Amino acid sequence: MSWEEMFKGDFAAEDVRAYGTLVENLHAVQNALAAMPMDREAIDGLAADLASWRDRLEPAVTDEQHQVNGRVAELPVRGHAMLPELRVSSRTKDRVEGTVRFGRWFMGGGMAVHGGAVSLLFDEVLGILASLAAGGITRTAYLHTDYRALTPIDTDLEAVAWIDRVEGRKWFVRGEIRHGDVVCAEGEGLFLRLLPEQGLGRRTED
Ligand SMILES: CCCCCCCCCCCC(=O)SCCNC(=O)CCNC(=O)[C@H](O)C(C)(C)COP(=O)(O)OP(=O)(O)OC[C@H]1O[C@@H](n2cnc3c(N)ncnc32)[C@H](O)[C@@H]1OP(=O)(O)O
Repeated sequence: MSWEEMFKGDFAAEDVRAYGTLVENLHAVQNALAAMPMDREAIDGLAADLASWRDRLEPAVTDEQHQVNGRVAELPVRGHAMLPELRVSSRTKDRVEGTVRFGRWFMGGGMAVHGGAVSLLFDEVLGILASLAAGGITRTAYLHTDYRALTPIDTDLEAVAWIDRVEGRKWFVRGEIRHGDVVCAEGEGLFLRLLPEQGLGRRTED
């Protein structure tokens, strides 16, 4: 599989829209679940419903080359249901900008985003820029996050990334997550452009 194929499946426009709706509904369920009170009747009912989802999905499990999740280039974050929905507003080889809104699902405490989810967002936004700048697939070698202020949930945040410097295959990328004038978090990552012998898109070794 080429790296373009890894991140971009060849899906019909109406199927793309349908998958976007599925992910949107899933995220709404996650956010509502994360905010639900103790309610045994609701819990038992939802558990049974989810078991039927599992029974429907598990027999159809396919390999990475044929999965939809994370390969729908037309959707935010390629339709990757695990990721916070970053909406990229501009992207060049020097800079990526976008907005993101973390729902209740991503709350750590105090109505603020879990620190791991902040790092997750940095891996994505810095990683998009590294791949664009390097013109091919990159892997995160390290990712450093400085938490400057609590990152609020349920509000629009700005996410930006820019290239700090390049040394051969090494792309040093920086970024910020901002709420208005407040810098909530700063990220810095090193991304390595993969060598041809490292495989195109083979991200994990068997
Ligand atoms: C358009 C949208 C598309 C879509 C865009 C999608 C965006 C999604 C982004 C998600 C990205 C990920 O999460 S990727 C998944 C998380 N990352 C991983 O699992 C990576 C696991 N690690 C590895 O695979 C490997 O260690 C690599 C590839 C990172 C590096 O291995 P390598 O290629 O063999 O390189 P190696 O020879 O070790 O090192 C090369 C140079 O880098 C330096 N180096 C290597 N690692 C480090 C390190 N941690 N800290 C400092 N320096 C390091 C070495 O000192 C050396 O420097 P010098 O002596 O040359 O100066």
